[in-house]
Amino acid sequence: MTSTPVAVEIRSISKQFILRHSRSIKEAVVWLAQGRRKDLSNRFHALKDITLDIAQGETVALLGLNGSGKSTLLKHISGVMTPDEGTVRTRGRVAGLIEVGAGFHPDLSGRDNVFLNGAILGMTEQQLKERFESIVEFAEIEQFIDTEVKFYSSGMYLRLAFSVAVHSDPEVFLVDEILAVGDEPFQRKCLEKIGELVDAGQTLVVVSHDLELVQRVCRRGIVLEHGNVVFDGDVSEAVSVVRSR
Ligand SMILES: Nc1ncnc2c1ncn2[C@@H]1O[C@H](COP(=O)(O)OP(=O)(O)OP(=O)(O)O)[C@@H](O)[C@H]1O
Repeated sequence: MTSTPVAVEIRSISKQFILRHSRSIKEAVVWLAQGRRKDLSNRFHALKDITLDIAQGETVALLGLNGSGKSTLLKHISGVMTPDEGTVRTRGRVAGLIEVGAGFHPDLSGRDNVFLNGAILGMTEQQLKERFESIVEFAEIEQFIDTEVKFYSSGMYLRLAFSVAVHSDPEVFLVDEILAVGDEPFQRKCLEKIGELVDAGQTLVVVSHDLELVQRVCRRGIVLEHGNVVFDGDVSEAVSVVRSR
């Protein structure tokens, strides 16, 4: 018997952030007088001891209220953040849309950014040359391809970034809420493209508050609350859990 290979393996990851507070001079003097015993900054756990596997070809939605840790978890899967404890392992090429404009250089043109971003995502120069026209065509920004991207609207950034990412043949595709900045026709086009990737067996991990959309796109739902996984199972049950909070 062969089991489906694991695309993302997350083992006991924790991530803390430091909350800085501005203190009054009086508080600082008391702190010094007490021998600097208490830390003046507060730490809090954005992710607490999370362990999960995502199998190749699975479609997963990360759900939860604002600040529950969804984007932080997605950033750990993409590798832009590393955990304080635990490990994240991914199989194959990971690409996606985490933040609008991430991986783009503002002073370079759209054309140069396709090559820069494509190289970051692991495409060779030859592959980029072959796919360039298709990337620009999908993004529908031919007219602006030689404009510096600092003059792009957020929707134009999204179009180009999404197009480069899907053309990089990722095994694991990550999408944070940012599809929301695309206009309706482009969102529809992105969803169709995501459907094609999924049909081709690619793994999808989505962060979204659009509970109708995630039920259409994903089968599994993971609900986070204060950095903990509180539900992991069928997406419609996960949506009910979120709605009950
Ligand atoms: N780089 C950072 N430095 C400090 N705190 C951070 C950082 N990134 C995230 N946080 C904090 O970690 C917590 C979880 O944030 P995260 O963005 O993962 O939440 P989320 O579930 O995606 O929320 P939302 O639905 O609002 O997008 C929040 O309290 C946030 O302020």
